[in-house]
Amino acid sequence: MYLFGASGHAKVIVDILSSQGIKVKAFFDEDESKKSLWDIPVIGKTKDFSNDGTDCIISIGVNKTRKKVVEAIEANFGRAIHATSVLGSNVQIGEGTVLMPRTVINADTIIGEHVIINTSASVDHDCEIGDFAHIAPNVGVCGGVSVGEGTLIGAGATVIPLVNIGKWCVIGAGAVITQDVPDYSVVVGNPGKIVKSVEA
Ligand SMILES: CC(=O)SCCNC(=O)CCNC(=O)[C@H](O)C(C)(C)COP(=O)(O)OP(=O)(O)OC[C@H]1O[C@@H](n2cnc3c(N)ncnc32)[C@H](O)[C@@H]1OP(=O)(O)O
Repeated sequence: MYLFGASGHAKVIVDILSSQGIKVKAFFDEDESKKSLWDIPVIGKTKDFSNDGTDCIISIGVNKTRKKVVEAIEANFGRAIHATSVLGSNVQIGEGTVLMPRTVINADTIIGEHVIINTSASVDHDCEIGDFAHIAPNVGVCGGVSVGEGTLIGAGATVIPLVNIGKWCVIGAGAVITQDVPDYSVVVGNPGKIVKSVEA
């Protein structure tokens, strides 16, 4: 596997992969001062990558940046799914997506491409999580919820059933989302209120 982004987020992905016997051969990172992460070398920037058939994961936590890198390369994308993740019936997990330890994805839920489901988050039945979204640690997404492309649901937030959250939103840590959220909204609090917009 090659990883793009030799960051803290990448460390968790390396751990997941190595627990499954998958070796990370190298990183690509835009920061020239980074020469390695642990014993894994950084061998260049995104522009230096050429597809040799090795699976890749974009190990960058910022959703917009993850999308930019995906759009900049021609690559085969893998997945990193920790052994403690619980997946229900008919769950779909898109390419490039990572499921951190103790995540739960329940029946008939579709997780898009290059999504992060972070530590101990749960996404319940019949949900749809858009590409490049990030469901942060300890989030609880109830049944029948949709989350748009690129949206961050901050740590410990709760989304009640059947709510639709738009694309490129930021849901603050600990928020409780009780109604639909329009695209590009920043929402905080319980009950969640829109406080500003994310620049498109
Ligand atoms: C493994 C990992 O680490 S995964 C990381 C996952 N990331 C997260 O969970 C982070 C989620 N981000 C947040 O909660 C942020 O605080 C945001 C995006 C909601 C707001 O960030 P910013 O735009 O920088 O706003 P800022 O920090 O200036 O706060 C603006 C106001 O909102 C309040 N506020 C900020 N975050 C929250 C929150 N989560 N809940 C309630 N109020 C909040 C601030 O107290 C401040 O209030 P004031 O104007 O009365 O002083």
